[in-house]
Amino acid sequence: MNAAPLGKPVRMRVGVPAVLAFGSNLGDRAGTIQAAVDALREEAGVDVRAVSRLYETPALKPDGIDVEAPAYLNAVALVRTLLEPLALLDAVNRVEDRLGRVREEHWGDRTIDIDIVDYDGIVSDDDPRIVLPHPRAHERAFVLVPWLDVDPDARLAGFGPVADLAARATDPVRVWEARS
Ligand SMILES: Nc1ncnc2c1ncn2[C@@H]1O[C@H](COP(=O)(O)OP(=O)(O)OP(=O)(O)O)[C@@H](O)[C@H]1O
Ligand SMILES: Nc1nc2c(c(=O)[nH]1)N=C(CO)CN2
Repeated sequence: MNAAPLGKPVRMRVGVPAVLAFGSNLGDRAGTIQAAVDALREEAGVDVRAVSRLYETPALKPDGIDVEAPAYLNAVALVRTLLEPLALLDAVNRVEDRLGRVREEHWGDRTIDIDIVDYDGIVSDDDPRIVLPHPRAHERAFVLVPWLDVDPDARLAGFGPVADLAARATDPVRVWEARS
């Protein structure tokens, strides 16, 4: 018999691996990222398997690092999903909307941003709504370093070992310790 014992959650054993990156630099940054992870756990077809530590990172703007802007907290989650890439994007957009994400300025300050860094190693730029892997993940320490936390052997499709990319990335990241 395959049924799970009564009272035990039924975990999704199929689906494909995907990597999600979270960023927040406004409001209760840690609380918002935690709320986003919790909300993703509620999305049908998304099973959150691992979540990195939180990293504090200066805001990267189109012209470089902006030390005047509020610093970000960043984290990465490994998920398995039954959703196709666009349906997964819809799910993360729903979570962003629920948490009050407003899109204004390009790379502007935000309460929450969730990017699909990798979806089953797919490389695709045919669809304007989703580019895989995320087109800037390979150069962002604020994505690569938290990813290594949860998968030290990770590889980024088309780029190779994440550890090598992280060693080359120049934006500063440091583990964030909640102040009590
Ligand atoms: N891999 C991806 N993950 C998330 N969004 C993506 C991806 N590829 C393309 N997009 C598109 O990017 C849009 C978000 O663009 P936006 O200008 O908000 O980017 P950003 O989050 O500010 O910057 P960045 O993409 O550099 O992190 C989404 O509406 C989505 O359609
Ligand atoms: N440090 C940091 N800078 C950013 C981030 C981010 O998550 N962390 N996200 C951006 C656009 O998504 C733009 N700049």
